[in-house]
Amino acid sequence: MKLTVANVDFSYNSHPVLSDVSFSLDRGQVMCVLGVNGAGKSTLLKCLNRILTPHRGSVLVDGDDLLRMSQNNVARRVGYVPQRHPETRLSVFEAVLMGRKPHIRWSLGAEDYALVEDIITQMGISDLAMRSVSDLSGGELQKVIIARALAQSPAVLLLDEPTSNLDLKNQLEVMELICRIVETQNLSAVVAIHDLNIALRFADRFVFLKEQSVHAVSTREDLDSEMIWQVYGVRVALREFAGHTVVVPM
Ligand SMILES: Nc1ncnc2c1ncn2[C@@H]1O[C@H](COP(=O)(O)OP(=O)(O)OP(=O)(O)O)[C@@H](O)[C@H]1O
Repeated sequence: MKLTVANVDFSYNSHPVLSDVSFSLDRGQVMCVLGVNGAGKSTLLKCLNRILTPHRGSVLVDGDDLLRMSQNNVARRVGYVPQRHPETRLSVFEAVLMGRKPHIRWSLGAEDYALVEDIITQMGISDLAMRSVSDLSGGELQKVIIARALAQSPAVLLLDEPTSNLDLKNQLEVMELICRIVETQNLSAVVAIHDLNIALRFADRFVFLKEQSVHAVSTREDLDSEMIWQVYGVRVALREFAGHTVVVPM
């Protein structure tokens, strides 16, 4: 029961961005994708839900290859929270309900409404349900977009920089919510992120991208300062503080 990415290659025209990318992730785990600007983090997430189609390789969810499925079936398996959100005048409830689209044949059923209500409650956004999405703050909007992805009932959740533009309280709140949902719903989450301290605090595993390839895959325990130097070119110290490992640039 897991996400298995094997030998994925992707180029934009003749510009190669991903080469032979492989890693796997169990259900119930959060993986952060790390690397410098332009390393290919967003491109990788888009290859994992077929917004972009890899030129080679496979992306298996619980053994089924996403690259051979219809877009609708991909959307039943993979929820995606992009970096930028399109403008919409929908209410929060309607926007989250849109996440049910891949599962609907003719019309919405009572179970779709019940599931959406449940997700809105879990995400702590019930008070916003009737508000227009266009009037929300960045933190509120991020929770709504995550709720919409969860309404797809996915096995895998992809999040592209979910904490950028959020204040410290919302960064922690959104990451805690993601981890709680991954655990309670037994999903896998792949999170592209720049903030190493947030990554270290919340992720179980890390993929470091460098020069189109996977430079290293590590757990929290075996991540070391040398890896960070090799990927970011910055000397750091890893220190234990208040029960967390923190990265301190030197
Ligand atoms: N639509 C596109 N067409 C052509 N090249 C692209 C396109 N999107 C991204 N690229 C290029 O692909 C490379 C990887 O970009 P990508 O956005 O995946 O990196 P990233 O690691 O997510 O970057 P950042 O951390 O800055 O968000 C970059 O060189 C970028 O310029």
